[in-house]
Amino acid sequence: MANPSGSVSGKGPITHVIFDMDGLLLDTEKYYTEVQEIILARYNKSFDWSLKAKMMGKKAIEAARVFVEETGISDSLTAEDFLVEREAMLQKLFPSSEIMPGASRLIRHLHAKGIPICLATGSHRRHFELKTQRHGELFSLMHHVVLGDDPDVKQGKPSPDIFLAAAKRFEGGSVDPHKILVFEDAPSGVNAAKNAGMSVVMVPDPRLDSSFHDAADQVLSSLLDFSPNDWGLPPYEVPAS
Ligand SMILES: O=P(O)(O)OC[C@H](O)CO
Ligand SMILES: [Mg+2]
Repeated sequence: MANPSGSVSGKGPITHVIFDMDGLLLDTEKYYTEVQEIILARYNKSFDWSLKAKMMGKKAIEAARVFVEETGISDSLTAEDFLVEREAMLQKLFPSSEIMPGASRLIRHLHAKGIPICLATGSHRRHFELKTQRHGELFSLMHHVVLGDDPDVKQGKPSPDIFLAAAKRFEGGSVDPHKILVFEDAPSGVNAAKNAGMSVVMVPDPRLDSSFHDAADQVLSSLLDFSPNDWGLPPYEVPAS
């Protein structure tokens, strides 16, 4: 369970790490929010964080169904048409994606220490390429990448599919889930990691209701606050600047 002090008892040792992408490594959730606000305004409705919490982390079509059903606009706009409509706007925004604070330092540290790391994102290939086009060198440090349109990902988060697929693709084959630490920002992602039997550090947006924190093993305000030795991982040699 989450511990407000940030310390983690009885966890680890961790040997492998899986990173979520949107809202965790990249500041891209704001783009989805912006576009969804624009679309809902047309129906005189507003987008709020209780709806955001239900959509974030999911595969595009799964999130789209939640969007049109929860807002009551499904008679006017199908999930498929919603995806078509938001696509042009997202394609303009994604190439500007920025790295979240602390993400580069943590990825580079774990890679330098020989800890196998990978990415597991609900994003499909086309969006992944747009979002990471300015960050290729950093993402190349991932041993592998599992995307939302991967054939092994039958169902999006909170299904464990994506994290189990990611665990299988490390060097030497399937890694014991108990030795894997997942970093996530979304309620669906935290639940997917727990459903896969893994430990999870949540770095939620401050606007997300704190009741969603309870499922995580550790909750941090920023990746800058992560202390690798809490999890039996090699410590940073110099404090964050
Ligand atoms: O948070 P991610 O990286 O799994 O991405 C999921 C969607 O693309 C955005 O919520
Ligand atoms: Mg995310």
